Amino acid sequence: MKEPVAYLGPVGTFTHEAARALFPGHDQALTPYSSIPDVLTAVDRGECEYGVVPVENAIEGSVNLTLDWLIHQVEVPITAELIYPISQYLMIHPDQAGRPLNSFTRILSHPQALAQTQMYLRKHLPRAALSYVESTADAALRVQENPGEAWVAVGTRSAGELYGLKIVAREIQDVPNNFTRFIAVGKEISCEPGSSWKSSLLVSLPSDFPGALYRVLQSFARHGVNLSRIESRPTKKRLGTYHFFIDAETKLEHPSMKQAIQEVEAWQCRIRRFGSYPSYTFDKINVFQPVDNREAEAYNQR
Ligand SMILES: O=C(O)C(=O)Cc1ccccc1
Repeated sequence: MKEPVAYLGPVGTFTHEAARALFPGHDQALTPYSSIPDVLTAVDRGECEYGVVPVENAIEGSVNLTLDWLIHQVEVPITAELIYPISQYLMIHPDQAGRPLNSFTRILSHPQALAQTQMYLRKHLPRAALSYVESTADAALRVQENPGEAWVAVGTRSAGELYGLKIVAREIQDVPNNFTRFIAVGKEISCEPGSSWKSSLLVSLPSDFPGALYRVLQSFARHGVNLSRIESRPTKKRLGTYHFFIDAETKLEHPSMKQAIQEVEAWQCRIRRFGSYPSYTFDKINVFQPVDNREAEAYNQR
């Protein structure tokens, strides 16, 4: 048995798909947890060697729950990232087939999935209430368990199939290029040759002096370190104070990165290193069989 990989479950989440792509051949070892904090805690406590969680979406931005747990609650290194395409499907219980879409009363999903499909949902299900659950597959499971309710779930095609739901619309995200960045945390994982590398850091300013953040950014710029992301998160100590979560396209052990960090630390900033890791994009988009959409389209046109 391979070492366990914790992921945001149950089976059929986007994170499950990302974990399968990051850990091919580990299907038996993939272990569902019911929330992002549970995944990160399992790795932090050593219950699982690896974990996979979402960290950023192209439409909705950061998954703050992931960032805040990485910053405040656990001490786990980031070991890989995967940029994975997201297609959202609208699913109902088969017992509800035939009911017009605009008469469904409740839409269940993960907050990110509901945000990514808000325009579609406002147009097609204007009277339905939104129900936020821990994951898209959790939503599908709840719809399966409540055949008598006029509920819909938004999530993966695989969840629709696993939980025996009827897919009534596909690709309902509001913009076409919907990608999510997932990270693996925990033990180092073997990487494919030729991968591009990234590093993640948390920079905390000593106090709010004029130009503090400018000094930090200037140090990276001066040493030719390209930053690909900077995200501020509240310190949770005082209103208006922040940690800066920074991704760079240079390894931590590279001399230019070391110099930049040294300079930032000389400004009395605290730096926490989350590690350097390979960055993958998922280009085998059709690895999961494409759904036959004719039925769904016909349904939508009624
Ligand atoms: O709920 C899921 O399926 C997840 O893995 C979280 C998520 C939700 C929406 C887009 C990407 C990841």
